[in-house]
Amino acid sequence: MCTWTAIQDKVKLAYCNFPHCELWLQNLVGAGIDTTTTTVEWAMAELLHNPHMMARAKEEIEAVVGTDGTVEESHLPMLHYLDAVVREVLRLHPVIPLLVPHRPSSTCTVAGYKIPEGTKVFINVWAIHRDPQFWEDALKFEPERFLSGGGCKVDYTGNSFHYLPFGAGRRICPGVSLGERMVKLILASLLHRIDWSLPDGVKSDLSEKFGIVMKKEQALVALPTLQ
Ligand code: HEM
Repeated sequence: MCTWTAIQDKVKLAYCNFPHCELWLQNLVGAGIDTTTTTVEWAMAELLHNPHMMARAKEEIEAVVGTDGTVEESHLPMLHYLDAVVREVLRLHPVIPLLVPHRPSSTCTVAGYKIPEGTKVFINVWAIHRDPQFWEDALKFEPERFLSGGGCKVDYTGNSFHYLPFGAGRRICPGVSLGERMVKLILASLLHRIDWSLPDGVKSDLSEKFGIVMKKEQALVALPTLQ
């Protein structure tokens, strides 16, 4: 029989105690939920702010999924515009703007600066993603830059140092593929056969509230209408 005590015993055998595992699971769930939901909220806010992009994303989803079906994971590789929207949302609104603090395990030199071993280092991904040295019209929300022909060939592996929404290196987000898929699946399901609008008198607002996870200053309120 599988009881908590039996699980605890097995876990102890694996040189790890139960509180450790509980914290580890809490971290995993915590790190996975806020990041994913905040990215979806930013995506909806940007699409409501740019109705022609919302229309293009909806058109693509309807062409791939049809009018009757529901969005499935197997549809995602065919949703190229949606993919570009998500990449652009993660560029302009990276949910963990300073990544998590890192410490070099030995003294190193980066771009001429000596970083002593153990120094706490924050990487300002928010600023890197808006740096005009790397991005044309850096402050403009423009998913097209990530479509083929748009000129931006970046992925989520952390190898393009000007695009690091999931971090890089040994401590890169371990939930990259789950997170990416969840965001696209939720977004496509929200857009499929549902029209969205802002409540009467509410203006589109993209102000940010700085934090470990960077959210919208005002939570997004949007009204759904079934097609
Ligand atoms: C859109 C979704 C997500 C984004 C944008 C995101 C982004 C990030 C970033 C930027 C980091 C810090 C990496 C670094 O400092 O180099 C991180 C760490 C982490 N993420 Fe995610 N994440 C997402 C989804 C998820 C999901 C779904 C999970 C798990 C199910 C997850 C689990 C973690 C964990 C455990 C860490 C800490 C890794 C470590 O310190 O070694 N994330 N994430």
